[in-house]
Amino acid sequence: MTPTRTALSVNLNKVALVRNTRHLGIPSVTRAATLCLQAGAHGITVHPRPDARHIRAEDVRELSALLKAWPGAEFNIEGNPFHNLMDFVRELRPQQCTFVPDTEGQFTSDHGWDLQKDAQRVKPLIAEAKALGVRVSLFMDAEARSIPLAKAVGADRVELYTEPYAAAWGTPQHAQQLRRFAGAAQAAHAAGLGVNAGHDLNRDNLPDFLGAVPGVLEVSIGHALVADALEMGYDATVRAYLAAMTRGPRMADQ
Ligand SMILES: CC(=O)[C@@H](O)[C@H](O)COP(=O)(O)O
Ligand SMILES: NCC(=O)COP(=O)(O)O
Repeated sequence: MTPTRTALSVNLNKVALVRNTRHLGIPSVTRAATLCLQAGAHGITVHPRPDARHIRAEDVRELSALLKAWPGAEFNIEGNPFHNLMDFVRELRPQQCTFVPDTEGQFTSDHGWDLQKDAQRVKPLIAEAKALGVRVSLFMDAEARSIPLAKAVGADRVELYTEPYAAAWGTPQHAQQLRRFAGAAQAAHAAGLGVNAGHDLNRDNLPDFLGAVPGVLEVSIGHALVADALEMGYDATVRAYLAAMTRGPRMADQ
């Protein structure tokens, strides 16, 4: 298989989280986006939760304007389409939206869609987003047999929920998790779906993941990347992640 060039979309939720603890507007989410894009990031992701604990509606609008003026950059808005996501999709028409089945007030995303249950509910919303010219990705657990359902409901891509891999990285379960994610990606490709991945990815666990899981088109990374940026700055951090994404696997053969 020809190696895939994986895009890095930086999730800026945690920049907004710090900003929201004062009324001073710092750190600036749009400034962070600018610095990440200048360093070579391919896009920006946000997950505006209904409780606005971090990204607020105004952030989404400002980032949309910034990204529309940035040649080639991709804006990915994540959220639950039965809560607030579709309002942003209709108003701003980002390049991509990612449907995530979170409850309101959820601590963080921790599972993918159960399409046996939700297929009929998500189908018209996927069709609506696609009619607006917005690519639709569905946040999914890495279960190979569930993945083809994402194609059946009309999605363009799946985003594999990588926390179980991240938690297993460097443990005896590492290789088994890599096989599981590789199988899910293969099932997606066989169904005609593109593959994204995200949640708890970091500089250490990325090379093995991208070395073992075929054809990942995009990773969205926020928490660990912003934590690294507190120490190294955005420019060095984004460059380090881009380098990690092209480094060969270190543990995939174990
Ligand atoms: C879908 C996903 O994995 C991310 O959106 C993640 O949930 C980030 O959200 P928080 O930054 O609110 O944890
Ligand atoms: N879709 C995953 C994402 O945007 C970032 O997740 P995390 O790196 O903050 O865990």
